[in-house]
Amino acid sequence: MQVKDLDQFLGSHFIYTYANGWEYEFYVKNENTVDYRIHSGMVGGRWVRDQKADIVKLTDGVFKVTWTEPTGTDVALDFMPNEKRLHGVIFFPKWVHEHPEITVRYQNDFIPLMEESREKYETYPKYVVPEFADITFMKNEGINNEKVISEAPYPSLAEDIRTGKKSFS
Ligand SMILES: C=Cc1ccc(O)cc1
Repeated sequence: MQVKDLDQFLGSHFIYTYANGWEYEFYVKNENTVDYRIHSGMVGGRWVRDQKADIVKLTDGVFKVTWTEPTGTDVALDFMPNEKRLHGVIFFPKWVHEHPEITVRYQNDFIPLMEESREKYETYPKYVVPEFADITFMKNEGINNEKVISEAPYPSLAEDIRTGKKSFS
């Protein structure tokens, strides 16, 4: 099914691989909230629920999601689900590039640690990562489905979702 309007985009669950090899999983939970898991890359193992974000339709079938995190990382994602593609730009503070392990956890349980770290360590120069990604899984799981992103990433999880071994309805 083609995705044209914002109401069809909300509830979308994606797995995608950036051109640099980093694999991410993303759930558009509702009109201003996203959940995600990072399967591989510089901060592979990190996962986050209930991140507030700005989510808009740019034109038919093209959606922009932007937010700023407790770590000080800023993110801008342009989803083109009908092309199974997206473009992401991640603006990492210097400290996340130098100490990624501090952020590799279930962030929701460690918000004070993120806020302390962003004060303690350096922000600039930022490490900017602009990449296209190929979408390898896409399903609308409905709005506010708390089952979608509800456990830490593990090695077979992305493939288990793609093959249907793991599902969330
Ligand atoms: C830093 C978070 C983040 C989440 C999804 C994505 O595609 C890029 C960055």
